[in-house]
Amino acid sequence: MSVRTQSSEQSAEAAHRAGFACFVGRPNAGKSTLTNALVGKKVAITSNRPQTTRHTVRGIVHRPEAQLILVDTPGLHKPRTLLGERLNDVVRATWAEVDVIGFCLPADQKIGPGDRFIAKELAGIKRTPKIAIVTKTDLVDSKALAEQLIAVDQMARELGFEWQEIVPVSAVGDQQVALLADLLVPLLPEGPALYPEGDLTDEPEQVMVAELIREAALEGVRDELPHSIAVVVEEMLPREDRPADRPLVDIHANIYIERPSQKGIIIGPKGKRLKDVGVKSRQQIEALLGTPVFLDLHVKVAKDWQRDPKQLRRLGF
Ligand SMILES: Nc1nc2c(ncn2[C@@H]2O[C@H](COP(=O)(O)OP(=O)(O)OP(=O)(O)O)[C@@H](O)[C@H]2O)c(=O)[nH]1
Repeated sequence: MSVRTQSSEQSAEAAHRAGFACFVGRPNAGKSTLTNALVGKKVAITSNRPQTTRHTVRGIVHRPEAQLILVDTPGLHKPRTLLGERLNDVVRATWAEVDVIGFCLPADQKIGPGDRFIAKELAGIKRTPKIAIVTKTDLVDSKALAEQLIAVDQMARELGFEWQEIVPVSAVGDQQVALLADLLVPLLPEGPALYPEGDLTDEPEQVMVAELIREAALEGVRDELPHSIAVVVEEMLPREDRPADRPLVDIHANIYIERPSQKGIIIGPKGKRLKDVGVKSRQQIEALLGTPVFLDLHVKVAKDWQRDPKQLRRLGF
């Protein structure tokens, strides 16, 4: 008996899982809200790109037994041109790379041609497990929900595949969100955590560092630059192999501006302004963190940030 208990404990330890999931679905299906609900307050939502994939990490769910990394993949479109078809090839390739796909369908809307188009594409992704997530269940009564669950099941059958699970959730009402995570985790491959917990969960510190850089970057050019200059700390890690009494923190941050013409303002003649921004904010960051800092700043044009109100909100606008 005790041997069995011990061995089952050991296997529980060995079976740590880590991997990537992506939510797909039509616009407004509730993908972002669900991501936020799953990730909760524990973790930063980031724009970091892991080197292993081409996806943008939206959030990471840390659990003692697993690390679930939620990534964005590009949207799938009805191809009208050769280019459109090639882009869809890219989407399919990225779908095939993740460990599990969650297809979000709102409970309060009948399945439409757009949903069927995505489902048909999913049918062609044979190896990746697919979960159907019926979102916004708080908006419908139980009869309508039951009908939607049946319709979702039926749609897959007609296309020749089966959902690994069909999960009704309400991200807003916090119904079954934890259950969804419970169902996603076993579909991830066994393996150690891919991200150290501290890296991405330490949002307040990273946000404050970003804010100090933004302040320094805006100093003296407030009138020339609109509000929409954003700073994102991409990475903040203690440098390895440093003596305990001489730590150093490496910080890589991007300063985003709206237009290419603003680049010159931030960088200044021969890069002098950017250098000043670095020196000035580094001093303040060192005071905040209490350790010496190596600060690596890059200036990037951020057309996409601007067009995406959600991203901008995330950056504090
Ligand atoms: N009542 C209710 N509303 C929800 C729920 N989840 C999302 N919504 C709302 O549905 C709308 C769309 O949600 P998003 O999470 O932005 O949807 P999305 O799929 O990420 O949308 P895109 O970014 O356009 O692809 C928002 O107004 C949300 O507040 C839910 O569980 N219940």
